[in-house]
Amino acid sequence: MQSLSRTTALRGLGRVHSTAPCRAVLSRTRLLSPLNVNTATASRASFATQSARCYAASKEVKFTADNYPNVQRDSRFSKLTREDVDHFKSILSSQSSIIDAQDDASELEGFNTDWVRKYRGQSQLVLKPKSAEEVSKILKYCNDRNLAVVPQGGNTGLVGGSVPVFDEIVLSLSAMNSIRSFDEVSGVLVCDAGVILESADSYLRERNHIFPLDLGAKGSCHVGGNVATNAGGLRLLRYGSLHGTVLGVEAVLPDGTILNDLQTLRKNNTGFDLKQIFIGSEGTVGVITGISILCPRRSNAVNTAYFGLESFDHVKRAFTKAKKDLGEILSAFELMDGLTQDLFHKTTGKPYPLADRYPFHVLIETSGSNGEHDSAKLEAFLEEVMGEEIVADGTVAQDETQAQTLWRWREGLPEACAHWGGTYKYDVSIPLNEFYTLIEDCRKLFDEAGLVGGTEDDSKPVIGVVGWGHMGDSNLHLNVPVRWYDKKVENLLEPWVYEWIEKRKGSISAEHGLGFAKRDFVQYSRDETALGIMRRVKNTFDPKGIMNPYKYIPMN
Ligand SMILES: O=C(O)CC[C@@H](O)C(=O)O
Ligand SMILES: [Zn+2]
Repeated sequence: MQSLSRTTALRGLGRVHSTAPCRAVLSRTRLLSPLNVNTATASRASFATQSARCYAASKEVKFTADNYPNVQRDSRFSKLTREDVDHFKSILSSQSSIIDAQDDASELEGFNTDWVRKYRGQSQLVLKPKSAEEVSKILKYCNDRNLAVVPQGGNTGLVGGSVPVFDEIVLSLSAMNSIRSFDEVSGVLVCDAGVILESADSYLRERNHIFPLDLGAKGSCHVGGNVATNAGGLRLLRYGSLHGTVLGVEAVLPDGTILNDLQTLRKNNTGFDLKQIFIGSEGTVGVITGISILCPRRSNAVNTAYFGLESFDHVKRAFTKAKKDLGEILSAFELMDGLTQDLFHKTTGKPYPLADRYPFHVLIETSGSNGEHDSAKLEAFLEEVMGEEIVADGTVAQDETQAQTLWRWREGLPEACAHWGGTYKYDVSIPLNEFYTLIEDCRKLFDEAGLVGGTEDDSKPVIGVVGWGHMGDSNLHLNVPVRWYDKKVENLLEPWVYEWIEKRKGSISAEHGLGFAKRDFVQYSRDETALGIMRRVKNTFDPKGIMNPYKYIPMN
């Protein structure tokens, strides 16, 4: 990163021109065969299951059933027997498709533990079916036997939604990882649910398209999990949500019915749009086994810039101007406060991208098809925001490597926060005029309570109160990194955060979903009528309640 152009690079018009933005930030290309794409090792595992295992091994975190104080195991569910395990063995085509606690309990650790190390279940069995038919046989059996199931993708979720609460069987989609088809004319990709997001994106990039979703966990998360949780990510501002880009799903219902709704049409006005029930359903109504998705053409001119700003007011002015001046080529506008950058700096040892550290930093990306046009637009924008002193300092990536380095200062934040032990996470939507006030108010709360020790004082649980997010989508990530999970901290945050959000008519979950963490708070964003309808939908698909129980919405 030493080679990055530094602070003075954008000061004064001449220098802005002399640091014309890079032509293109191209793909992290890798040659992948069209089938079993995950066999090409995903390059990054930002918050991979593997990292969760590492963290769990290196830090002592006290997981017990106390992590789920408000729930009891549902007595309607049967306990797993050896006959059940034998039956699953007879259903599945390969012996490697079963991880049985009787054989090796330690193998189950990564499937039972969530990425933030806050939730841990006690599943005794992981099943890895290879086809929708195998999923169907498993679910039909579980439904008949009243065995509860938690579907799991890459296990990168942040709300405890993809790990068991008690002894639910883990149904992992990791062995379903083939690309089924790609049509270069329409840009429609059809693939298995267990394809890793980065693998899908690399496959598409070789064909001049991209996956319309990008997020820090791309090296581990599965596209099926992305759809099941309606993941948002870094470029929703440009490509829209999965509710718009997903064209169809293949899903298996709890009674074993296979819904083949893998449409590749953009327009199909023939009744209820069934795929929408599964998008964002978090495994509560069935298991998504395949998706079809509309993938945009890859932009051949991508620019990445990183700014320092003195106040949130300056950030708002920069955002308004970026939308106005950059218009349709603006593909990301990401906010990181000063403390986030300090934590990233401290945990990685990397030098700050700018000579000074500012109270706020913003990462802007443009993606377009005409390099000269985009560079000219970005230069004009830079001249104005520097000239009007909206931006205090900044740098523009000159090549793909520099762009990736700048993105690390943004994408590496979940890991930087988890570094000391754990982190309390709140993923919220807030109208932009009060966007950052949540962080300021939360800091006051913690300062008054005397619980903050910073990175040095290890007698106190809290490292600090930090904020970052997809400002372009009004989506803020409030994080309270801690040395240990502590009830005093949690009681200060909840329901305070949710009440704060409700008063501003925001949403208590912008993109991470409800999972276990928010199921008891959903009423702060949805009223009783809406919740009643959701319960009816759930009961229609899953009358025995075996799919991902204890999560999402309270059922009574
Ligand atoms: O860790 C978080 O709080 C947010 C994770 C992810 O949604 C991000 O945008 O970095
Ligand atoms: Zn996010």
